[in-house]
Amino acid sequence: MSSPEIPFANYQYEIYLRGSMMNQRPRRPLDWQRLEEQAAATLARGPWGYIAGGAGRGDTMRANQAAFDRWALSPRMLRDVAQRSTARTVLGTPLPAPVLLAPIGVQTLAHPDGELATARASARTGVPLVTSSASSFTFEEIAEASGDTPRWYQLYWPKDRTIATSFIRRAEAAGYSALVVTLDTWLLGWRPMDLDEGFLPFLWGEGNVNYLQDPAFRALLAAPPEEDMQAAIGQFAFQFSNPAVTWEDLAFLRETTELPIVLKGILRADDARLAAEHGVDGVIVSNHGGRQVDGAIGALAALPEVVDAVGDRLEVLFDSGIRGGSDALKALALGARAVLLGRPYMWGLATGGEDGVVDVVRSLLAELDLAMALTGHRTIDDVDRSALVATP
Ligand SMILES: Cc1cc2nc3c(=O)[nH]c(=O)nc-3n(C[C@H](O)[C@H](O)[C@H](O)COP(=O)(O)O)c2cc1C
Ligand SMILES: CC(C)CC(=O)C(=O)O
Repeated sequence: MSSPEIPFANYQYEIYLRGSMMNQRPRRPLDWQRLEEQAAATLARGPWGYIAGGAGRGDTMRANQAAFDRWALSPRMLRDVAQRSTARTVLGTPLPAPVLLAPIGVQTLAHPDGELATARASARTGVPLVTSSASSFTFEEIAEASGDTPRWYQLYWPKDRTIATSFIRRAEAAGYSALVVTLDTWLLGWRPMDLDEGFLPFLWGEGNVNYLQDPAFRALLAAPPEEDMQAAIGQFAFQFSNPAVTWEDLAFLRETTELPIVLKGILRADDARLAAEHGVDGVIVSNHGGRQVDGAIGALAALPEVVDAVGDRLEVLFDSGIRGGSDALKALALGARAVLLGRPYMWGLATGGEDGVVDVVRSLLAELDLAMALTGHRTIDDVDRSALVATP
């Protein structure tokens, strides 16, 4: 779609032109707060609670927002930003902007086309998606729908290594170019909104398709799922996660694949150093959008110490709380190589399927381009901590 020669910011002129020449308004709010309200009104209580909810009292979710408030952008003037580009190479892959779509499971909760709609939006915008192990379509179907746009694969590391190996091989064969290993969800956080509804969509719902069809998983069953679904789901629930994993186990992943490995859920400098010592290629500073540990550090507050500890050895990415282009720019200024967008693209998916995700992604890219330019930067690589001041 947009190339560096056609700045993403031009999206706003398209919208103004449609409004003034054709009296056409955008299909859904570009104001994300209103979009979120519309998504909440579109979805039933269970799915909405699952997407929106956080752990415990929601303190970590609030801390994520508060951490952005602690930094303000400090714009520079008269720096010729006529020619500019948001492009950046992330883990060896050239991207139109340092932005990816975070792994989100069971997306059919938001829209019947689920991850296929997200993947098509990824194909249309050039912004990669990270496919979750708990996706509601197969890794292969999602890969096909994402076309030529690069894609990454997120592993929820199962107990049985033959299943983990099978998932990795399937991801490699389907053209995923990095392996994201999520570290913060070996156990599900205490999530009152889901508990109040008794709603756990991925175990019994469509989030198990990648297990039920996997040859290594099926080899562990006494009878195929088509004959004994209850036993298959029991085995899936048992296999899904392995809270006993330690740093030493990473050697298995390193030996199993040559894909770059990225650890998701790092919040401390010492863990980041351990990640570097264990031969991974990147980390994602993230607290899972406040869905796991309540009362935890806001993810952005943890970013500088992780960048200072390992930024010269690993690519440090960031998610948890990105709600617009200025948030993305703040994380990039603090040293994130790229950011991952989470819940907001689910609001687009819920309200408009594929087109809804495209609109959310285009508005983020436009706002990031504008934030970069209006603060006096021509490229993302020009952006550093001097773009920020701490707020009193
Ligand atoms: C509904 C939902 C499902 C998620 N599923 C996954 C998942 O399957 N794997 C994973 O690593 N992270 C998952 N996450 C976490 C996201 O990847 C990301 O860390 C989080 O959404 C960032 O917070 P934010 O959305 O508030 O910005 C999920 C998040 C949400 C909201
Ligand atoms: C446990 C998963 C299947 C999904 C997830 O990561 C989440 O709900 O936060």
